[in-house]
Amino acid sequence: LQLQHGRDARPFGASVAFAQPRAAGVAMLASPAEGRARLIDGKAIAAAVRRDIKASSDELKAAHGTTPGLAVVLVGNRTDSATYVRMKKKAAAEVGFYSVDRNFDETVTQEQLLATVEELNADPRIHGILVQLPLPRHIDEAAVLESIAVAKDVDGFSAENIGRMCLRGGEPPLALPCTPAGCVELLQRSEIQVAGKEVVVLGRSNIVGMPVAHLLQSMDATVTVCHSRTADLPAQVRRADIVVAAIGRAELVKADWIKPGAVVIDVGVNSKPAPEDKRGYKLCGDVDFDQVSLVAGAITPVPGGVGPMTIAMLLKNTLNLTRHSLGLPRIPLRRQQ
Ligand SMILES: Nc1nc(=O)c2c([nH]1)NC[C@@H]1CN(c3ccc(C(=O)N[C@@H](CCC(=O)O)C(=O)O)cc3)C=[N+]21
Repeated sequence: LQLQHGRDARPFGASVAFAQPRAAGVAMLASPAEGRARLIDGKAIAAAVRRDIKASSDELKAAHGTTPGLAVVLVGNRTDSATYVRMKKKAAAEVGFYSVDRNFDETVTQEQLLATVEELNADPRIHGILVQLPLPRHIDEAAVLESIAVAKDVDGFSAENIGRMCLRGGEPPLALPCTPAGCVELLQRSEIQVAGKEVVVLGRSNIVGMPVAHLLQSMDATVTVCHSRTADLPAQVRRADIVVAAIGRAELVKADWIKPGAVVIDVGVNSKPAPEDKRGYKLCGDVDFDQVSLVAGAITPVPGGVGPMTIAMLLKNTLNLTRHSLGLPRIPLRRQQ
């Protein structure tokens, strides 16, 4: 199982962050039936990241008189997008950032959006620009994203930042895509080693699957990317020491797809009917959490897993772009393993 990778492969060894440290992870691998997977608490880890960001931002303000500034562009009235944008603005306010929003009707033209991005590109109070996705179909999403100045590309979606992330050596990207960076930060703060591991990523989207695969590969994982045309998805997932599920299908990943002791990172945000809930639905991930947590070694919940980390990484990117604009070195986007 995971131990065949040798000295480095002790995913749960020596963790100080958890109440019951396990002896080098061996007990867990030897008897997966002993209990449930360790819960990777994204909500708590994100709160710790936000505390670090606030301290670092306060220091920057004191030393340089500069307040990090984030602009959020929202088009249309999708309730999910409105919720995410509200959470992002609240998180920015809580760490003391300046933030502005630009809201547009569904009928906005491409020219109007491009003009708004240009105005924000030129605004010295703004260090990060986020255009909430998805955009309406009549808008050329790629053209709008590429119009954001690379120095303000807080999502790390530009060809230049993605290219730098993929290339070995050379300049690192100014920002990493927030959800992939959040997945990595969760693994690192949970002391889960990545080097040498078999990682299977489900999904190849520009915003999650593709960048998270490259990021984990750059950390010396052996990465397989699966997608809608993959022949035998369960068989691929069964090989994985670490599974990253980002396909957008509610509870698709089942317990018998999971190698005992594997780490499961659930990026999915789906809703499922829940008559007992006052909204009539509840959030669920791409993973069948209740069953998979009986087999996995560690797992992220939905909600309370990757989602809060995505927002924490948005703040981290905003802070780093602010530092970059002042000629300061960035706070490391990820610690060395
Ligand atoms: N330009 C752009 N950048 C993005 O980063 C981006 C985007 N567009 N479009 C949509 C996706 C989705 N996304 C989420 C952020 C936070 C949670 C989150 O915090 N979720 C909470 C639950 C929230 C709830 O209760 O609805 C949780 O998982 O605990 C989820 C999803 C960012 N996205």
